[in-house]
Amino acid sequence: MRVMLPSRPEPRVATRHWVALSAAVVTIAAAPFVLPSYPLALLTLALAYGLFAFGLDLSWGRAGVVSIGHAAFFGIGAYGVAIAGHNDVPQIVGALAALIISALVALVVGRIGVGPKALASTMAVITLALTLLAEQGARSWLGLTNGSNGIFVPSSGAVTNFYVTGILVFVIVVAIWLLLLRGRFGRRALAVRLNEHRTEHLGVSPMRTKLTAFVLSALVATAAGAIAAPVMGLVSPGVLGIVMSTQVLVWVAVGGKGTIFGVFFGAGVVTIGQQYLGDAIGAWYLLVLGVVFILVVKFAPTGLVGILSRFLRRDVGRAASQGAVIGAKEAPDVPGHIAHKSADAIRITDVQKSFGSVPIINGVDLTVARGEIVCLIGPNGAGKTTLLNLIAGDLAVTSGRIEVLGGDVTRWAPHRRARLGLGRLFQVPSLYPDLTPGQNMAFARAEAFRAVDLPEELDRFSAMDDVLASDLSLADQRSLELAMAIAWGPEVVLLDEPAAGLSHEDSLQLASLMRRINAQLGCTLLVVEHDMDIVRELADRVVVLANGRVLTVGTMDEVAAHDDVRTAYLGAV
Ligand SMILES: Nc1ncnc2c1ncn2[C@@H]1O[C@H](COP(=O)(O)OP(=O)(O)OP(=O)(O)O)[C@@H](O)[C@H]1O
Repeated sequence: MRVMLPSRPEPRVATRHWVALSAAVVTIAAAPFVLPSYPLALLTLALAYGLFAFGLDLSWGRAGVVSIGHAAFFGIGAYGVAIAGHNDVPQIVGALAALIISALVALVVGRIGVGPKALASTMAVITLALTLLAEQGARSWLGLTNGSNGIFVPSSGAVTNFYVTGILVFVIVVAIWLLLLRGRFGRRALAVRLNEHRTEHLGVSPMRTKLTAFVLSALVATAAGAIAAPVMGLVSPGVLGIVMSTQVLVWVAVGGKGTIFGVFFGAGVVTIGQQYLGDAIGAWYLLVLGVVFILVVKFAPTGLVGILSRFLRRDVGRAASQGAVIGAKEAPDVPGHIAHKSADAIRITDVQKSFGSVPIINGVDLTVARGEIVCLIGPNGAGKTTLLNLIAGDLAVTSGRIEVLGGDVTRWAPHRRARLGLGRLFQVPSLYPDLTPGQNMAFARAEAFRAVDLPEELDRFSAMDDVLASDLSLADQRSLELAMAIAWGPEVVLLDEPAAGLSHEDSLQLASLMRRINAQLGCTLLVVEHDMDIVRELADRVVVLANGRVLTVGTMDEVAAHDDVRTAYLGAV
């Protein structure tokens, strides 16, 4: 099925990039003809460092995956070329071998660092361990690396050759990146960095996106190391180590994460600064570097280029989109949820959930038919939100079975469940707060699998590009979350207290809107709600949950008349 693509013009970031890139290429193409060997070698080294910083930024600046030990990959590239040269093997063979090794290491490290069981800090810790291990390994493996003495890289040609190779690799890498940035990958990396949870519930795997970013980033760092090795002349364990890893973090942070020119600018400014500072204050420059890093992270998290661009750009959404095209240009992925034949949208069988030894959901059986609106009510702490989390995959069941649209999803990750056509709204609206409402909508539509004609009160957000989503009122943020979820084209939507914080009148309007969404778009709705007027207005059936068990199921009047319900819940209303 075709997706209605947003017609809103995208920021013309690519044109600017291409023009600036061409100007830069022309300028540096003239360098070999005007510069003597030494400055040309320095320029090549600066280019390699810039590329190294750019590599780290692919992971950290774009997908939010911080690597504390990226020099390990830079060093693998440098050692690959050095070891090959030392053993009379063509350096290009050493570079290619290094790329393969780096890809494998990055896959393993990345899988652990951003895998399902990873904490936010796991990646930082494991990459720190990697750089420490790599440096120590290079010191100890005398036969291969010549230990702390390092390996002299035999000079295989004039400096001009290194320079031209560096420029070629640089142009290829940046061109590939610009193409990726403006496609599906760039859009998803941005979305994952801005709100991983929301992105997951729009059917995108955060792990796959982050892992791809990390492996690409490792490959670029390796290529940078391979370019740098012949110019450095001596490759020693320091190139893999923690000091080098820290320096590249500073380059990226000072220049500005997520901006191509920022990272090259940062690499240039800090490298040149280091030359002068290093001469003047010796090893103390590392201390200065550390202080600069802390100050930048604390007071200027967008770096120098981020500060500049805030003054230059008036379009509020452009800064956050970082050149990514948020509306899809490519044909959409079409998940297979349309093919499901089950008459049930949701079927839960004997589901139990305990937190530690405390049982919260105690053997729930529940069926929601396709096209139904079911309201889930119950006293505070009954387990309603927990049940929605179990259905959506945010929590794993302790035992039991969950089916969505006929598929057994009990062990599935949230993004796989979403791709069956399962939408999710949260008690606290989950949006891309740094993007405009129009960009939020464009992202949901870019990931959609069917075209949806939204009701006017929801479609108004599509053209709202003069504020950020975070600036909207709570009521509008709730509506925007609903608009995104529906524009995405789900068959089943889980809503957690959608009317919380709304006035009585607004709540009833919301109930009427949800009825229309159900009738006109055929969406099945499972709604957790406390407001009994809304429940009465909305529900085809009401399920009452108390102490993690289904107490009764029926119409609002039936459950209201039920003695146990009156005792457990309604009696208190
Ligand atoms: N991650 C968790 N770890 C430990 N206990 C939890 C966790 N999540 C929920 N609980 C507990 O499970 C119980 C049910 O919580 P839940 O949020 O599902 O209730 P609810 O019916 O949605 O309540 P409310 O109407 O107040 O939102 C509560 O006692 C809560 O403290």
